[in-house]
Amino acid sequence: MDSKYFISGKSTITVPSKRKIKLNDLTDQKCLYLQTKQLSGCSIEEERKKLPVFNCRDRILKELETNDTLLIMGETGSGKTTQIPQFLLYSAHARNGVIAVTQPRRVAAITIAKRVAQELSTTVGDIVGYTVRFEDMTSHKTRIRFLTDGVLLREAICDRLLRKYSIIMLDEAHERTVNTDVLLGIVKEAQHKRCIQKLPGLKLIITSATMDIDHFGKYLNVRGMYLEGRTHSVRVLNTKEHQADYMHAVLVTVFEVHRTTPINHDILIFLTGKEEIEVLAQQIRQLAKINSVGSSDVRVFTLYSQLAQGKQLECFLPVPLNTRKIVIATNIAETSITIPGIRCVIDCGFVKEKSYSPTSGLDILQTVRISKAQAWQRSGRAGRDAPGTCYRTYTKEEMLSFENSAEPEILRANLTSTTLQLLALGINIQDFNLLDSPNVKCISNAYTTLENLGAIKSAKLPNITSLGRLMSQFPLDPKYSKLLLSAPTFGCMEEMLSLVAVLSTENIYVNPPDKMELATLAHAKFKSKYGDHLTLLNIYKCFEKTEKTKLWCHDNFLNIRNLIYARNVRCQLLEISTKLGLSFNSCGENLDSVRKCLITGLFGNIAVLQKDGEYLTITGRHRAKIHPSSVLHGSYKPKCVIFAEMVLTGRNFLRQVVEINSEWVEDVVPFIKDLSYINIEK
Ligand SMILES: Nc1ncnc2c1ncn2[C@@H]1O[C@H](COP(=O)(O)OP(=O)(O)OP(=O)(O)O)[C@@H](O)[C@H]1O
Repeated sequence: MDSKYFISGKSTITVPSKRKIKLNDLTDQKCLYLQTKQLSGCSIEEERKKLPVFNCRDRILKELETNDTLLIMGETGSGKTTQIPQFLLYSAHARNGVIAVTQPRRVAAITIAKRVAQELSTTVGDIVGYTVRFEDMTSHKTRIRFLTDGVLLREAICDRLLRKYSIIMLDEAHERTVNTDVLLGIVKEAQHKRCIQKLPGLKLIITSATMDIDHFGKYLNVRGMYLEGRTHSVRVLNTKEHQADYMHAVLVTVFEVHRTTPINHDILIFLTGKEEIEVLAQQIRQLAKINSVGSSDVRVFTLYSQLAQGKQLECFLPVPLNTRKIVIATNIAETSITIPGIRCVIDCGFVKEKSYSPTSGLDILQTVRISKAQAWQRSGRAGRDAPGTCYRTYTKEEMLSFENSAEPEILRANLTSTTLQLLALGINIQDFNLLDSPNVKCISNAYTTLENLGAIKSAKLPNITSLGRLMSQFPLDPKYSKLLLSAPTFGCMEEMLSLVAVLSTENIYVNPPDKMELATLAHAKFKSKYGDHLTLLNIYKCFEKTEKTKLWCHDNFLNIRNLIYARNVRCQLLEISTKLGLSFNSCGENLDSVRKCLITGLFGNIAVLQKDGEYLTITGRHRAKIHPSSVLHGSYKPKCVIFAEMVLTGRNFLRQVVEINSEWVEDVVPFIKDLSYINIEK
């Protein structure tokens, strides 16, 4: 494709080899919100007082005196997440314990904690702190603790009554993550038990801008409370016509906005995933050089879950004057967070959603339309600190066919991990009163997997075993906890700790597009002929032996931040393993033990080579190829492999693959009865 994109004429951007999109294809539709005063230029204290929620302080505190549970609905950006915990801080309700505020995503928990600490003129870790998986920024002084819903659920395993807390606020309840849904039931039960046992009370507050308040109200047996007041106006524009290529439509819109709006109006773009985001970031950077507007500059940031945490937080920092910040994100930026400076949102209208297929037993990642609630949340990001505009690259008519809200995760997720956590709490998921009951087949699949992992005695009589209890102590998927618990028997605990830590980390490879060959050459030094897992282990071992890690990572095209993160995760896993009394041993150079041990947890992810060169998976009997990013991609095709994940797109690919001997499978996991087809190629 011709790389010379350019701006031509007054209202048209032409992208050679593609059709033209005119600016007036984007027609002004209607205002979503009433416009109020602009807040910029005020001190933080003045800004806080102007937030709509500020006027509702007394009402909220009064309601809490007579009710143990509050269901609060208020506009996005009205101040629910940042202000309500501060109202509670010095109230009588908070005297007996910490205030917990859950978020579905770690980036939200971290950035909101920073903002609230700033508003209270303190530092994170003092009165205000956060806890996300593998990172705790709290102290004995912490009174308001932002944490992911997963972390709070894990804490409930140690203390089902959540005695540490006086108030629990479950924020962004409309997202309906499995963890928040389960927590609703757990906190309700804790309230009840604390009351019976005459322990200090526990208040529960559920907040959202777009939840189905009737459904929640019925389940909790409370009435909803609406917080009136709106923040800044957001002008919403839809395309006049259907856009077959939304990436193109987004690109055109970016440059039109860049050309026509003041340079301090930053842009937030919603796309579906890492690949799309990186492609668009590259295109914008290249085009910005050619199409510079006056002496202005653009800075492009990306924000998606696989990005290292430090990188994720970069877009929250201010950029120099005369520079426009452009953030390209997945739905990770859809709720809760405020990226300072954003005045324009461009929404592609799609999201990548993970769902579990109960028939095939596999997780599938697919791109689907967002819901109306998600579209509202996305547009809301444009009006956080001033009035803004949201460009939707889909028509108003198209939006009519969107669902009102996304399907609750509990109805489409793999429930193995949640089922085990609940069993550790003494709860059988089948008998637990949830907001929506999960699919029966998903539950029975979860039980079968847990039985095969040795976490429960039988899928028919799901009693947790002592191994299952140990598994629930690790903040990991049960498959990976099992690897750590089996490793001492295989004599490879040191190696498995390192491997599980690296697998819990985002990509450690750096592959700059302009230095691809050099990077491939550097990575080849660590290659294990058996596959990706042992290659990762080689890298981690060398990293630990190296003194000048920064230089070494640079020379070897490896991501130092992610490797340091892996080291930190390893320390924490080691700490838990020590507490559980696991023995530490190393297999040295005999890495066959590591490969054998992998079968104990990942037996569901075995695939066998077929005559035509493709692989057949043991679970779901899918045909797939080895992903090009694997070190096993190429001419040599092992007969039997274990993979970390299967990506189901147009073509199926196995990611992170390692060779195993088919004979080992019967020894290690004899309960897998139907192994006949493993020997097809013999
Ligand atoms: N990190 C931040 N930097 C600057 N301003 C912020 C930050 N976080 C919040 N704010 C300001 O506080 C306002 C209220 O944010 P808050 O997250 O409390 O709203 P909310 O009602 O919880 O929104 P949502 O429903 O979208 O989560 C924002 O609109 C913004 O003006």
